[in-house]
Amino acid sequence: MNTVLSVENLSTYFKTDKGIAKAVENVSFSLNKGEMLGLIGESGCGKTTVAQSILRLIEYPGKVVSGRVLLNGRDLIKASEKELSSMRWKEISVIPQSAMNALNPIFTIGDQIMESILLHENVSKREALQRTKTLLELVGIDGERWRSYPHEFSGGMKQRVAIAMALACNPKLVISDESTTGLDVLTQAQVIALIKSLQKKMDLSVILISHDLPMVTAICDKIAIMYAGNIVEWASTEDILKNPRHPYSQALLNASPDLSNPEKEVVSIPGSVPNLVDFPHSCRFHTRCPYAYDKCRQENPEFKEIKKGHYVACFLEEEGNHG
Ligand SMILES: Nc1ncnc2c1ncn2[C@@H]1O[C@H](COP(=O)(O)OP(=O)(O)OP(=O)(O)O)[C@@H](O)[C@H]1O
Repeated sequence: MNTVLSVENLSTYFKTDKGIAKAVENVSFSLNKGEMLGLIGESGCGKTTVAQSILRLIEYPGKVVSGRVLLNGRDLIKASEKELSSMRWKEISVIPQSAMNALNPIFTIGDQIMESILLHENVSKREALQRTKTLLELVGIDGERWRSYPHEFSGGMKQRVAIAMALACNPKLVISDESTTGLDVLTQAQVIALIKSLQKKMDLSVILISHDLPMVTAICDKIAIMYAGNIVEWASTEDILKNPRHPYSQALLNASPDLSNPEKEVVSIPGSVPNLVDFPHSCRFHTRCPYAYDKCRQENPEFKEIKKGHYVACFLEEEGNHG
């Protein structure tokens, strides 16, 4: 397998008035060429912080305090600003949460897509325009609409334009951070289906950040489940669905509706996510875990491979207490 991205022991903290918020702690996962990984978890668990750390977009009061982010073997954490700007768009790009943030209302969408091509590649204006039209067609918009302004498009179409922009310089890795937020359910499904079809067509590696577990299980090859700044389980979608090992993964699956089984009882997870400020060195899920015992309150379990490609951070695995 060809590894495109490898995140190793990444920790990102934020300085706050009340102390240090350990927003991301010791996070590790990797992504192969042509693979789609769903990064999932409750609001505030650190998904966006992981994405921004990978992209080196963390700003004060935040800081990446340790770890490596290897993109095709190059460590982005150590890269210079010059190296980074040559890699952004061409090797790694983002489909943002809201197209409104990506598109400037006073320029045509064609000008904006062309600008990103011209800024990063040595091509003529004519070629950039041709590529812009092809990109628009690729995302299901008539190429001749390159002359339109953002306000002439619906929310779903603007999101398609944002996808076209993210693909403008043929990146190998695309991060989609809740890119369907604010769209109606039908349009969300269309945009997600578009991302999936482009990923297959272009053999892209995609990190899909979401809190929608049924959607992620429907389209991702692998899933990493985050809880309070840690990845607690990372495995193939099949393993996550058939054999979830971490009590939080099990609870999350029980808390999600299953479209293929409408009779399923949906059980919410009792308790709430802990405050990440000066968090003690214990399992972060122990306050909500039905199986927690003394060790879970005193130590944080290591993230370990329990079978090929299936990683879990839970003492129950070590003790062999699991079914
Ligand atoms: N600028 C900041 N200052 C202080 N703490 C921050 C800041 N940004 C993020 N955090 C901390 O990082 C944690 C993770 O936030 P993050 O936005 O990464 O979560 P998320 O899983 O992406 O949430 P959502 O699904 O709501 O977007 C927050 O709970 C908060 O403690």
